[in-house]
Amino acid sequence: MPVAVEQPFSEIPTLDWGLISSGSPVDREQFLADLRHAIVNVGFMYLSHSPIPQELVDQLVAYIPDLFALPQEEKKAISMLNSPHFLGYSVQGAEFTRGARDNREQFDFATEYESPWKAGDPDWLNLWGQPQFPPESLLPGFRTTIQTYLDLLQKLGMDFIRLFEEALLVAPGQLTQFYDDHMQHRCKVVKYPSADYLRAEDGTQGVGPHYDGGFLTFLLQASDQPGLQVQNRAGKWIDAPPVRGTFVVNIGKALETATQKVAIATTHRVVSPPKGSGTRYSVPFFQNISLEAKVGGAIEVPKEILELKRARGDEVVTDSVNFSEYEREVSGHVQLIGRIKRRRTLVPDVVQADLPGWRAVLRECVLSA
Ligand SMILES: O=C(O)CCC(=O)C(=O)O
Ligand SMILES: [Fe+2]
Repeated sequence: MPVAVEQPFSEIPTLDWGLISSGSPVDREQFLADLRHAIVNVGFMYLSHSPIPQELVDQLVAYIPDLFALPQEEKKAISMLNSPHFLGYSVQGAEFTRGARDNREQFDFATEYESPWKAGDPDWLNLWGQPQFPPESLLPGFRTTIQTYLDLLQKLGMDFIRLFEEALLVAPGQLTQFYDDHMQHRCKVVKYPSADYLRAEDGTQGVGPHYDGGFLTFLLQASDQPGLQVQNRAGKWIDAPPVRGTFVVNIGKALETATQKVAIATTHRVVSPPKGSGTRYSVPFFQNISLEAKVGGAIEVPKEILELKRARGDEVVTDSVNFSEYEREVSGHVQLIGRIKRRRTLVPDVVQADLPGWRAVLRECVLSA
């Protein structure tokens, strides 16, 4: 099983989706070999020639400055504070990673979904629900554009997961079993202000070192400003600058757990743009798995693939908090805890607003803090 072992990695590999869309079996094998390397040794990859039309991406990117330029009262009207599903607008500095403030302003959007949650259900069942969008009159066409974008990424994500099954030699359906027929996937639209707009005490953390939680993240770097960095196994930060026409795809903790750590989730962070360098924008899309999925020990990984993991080794230097809850808890529970831990400032509001759900989880978080 040929896998280029370059440890620790010093650059992010690029996968060419053209090798899939060409329909040639030889190209497909090449793609799968590249994918296997990226999965086992890096956990991050650029994807070029994706099936997402560049015009749609450009259309979405063009909306972003106008989205953030909406009057503050319009942004507040769709605040995440109104949402038991953690969807909507968050002011600059509302989230924390490893106890330090993230310097970013953001909107959490998602595909349409009606929450089935009712009193007595587990809190995490309320994690998916109605997204909040700005009124059509203020940003005509934005909602349709982002929903079209989310739908296409949802499809690309599923195609990708099927290719993961092929690359890891597991039977078809072994990874797709973790999806419901009707899912909610989400994205953020993020603004990282440059240091010109930050106070000295804010620091330069755009978002602190972390793992992503779910299966796959598809990140669109929506401006020319660099800042994304990926941590290799030796603890060194490797730059992942924007490359037009590509997505950055990375593996989340749930997929790492489901594959017995053959696929690795890799720590990453964003450093705020330095003074004078302009605002950085990005749109990460987070591919969810079923809230009820339990991924720990659920699939059989063939010996020859486990051998690749053994050759790679398990030693890793990381600045992230390692969350191991996926081994035993359902995905919804793990995600809910992650959400609440990031949202310190939300907690008093939540208690005040008495939003449905999450009381038990809040208590658990406060007790474990
Ligand atoms: O904005 C970026 O480039 C990365 C954001 C990220 O890692 C996240 O939101 O999980
Ligand atoms: Fe991330």
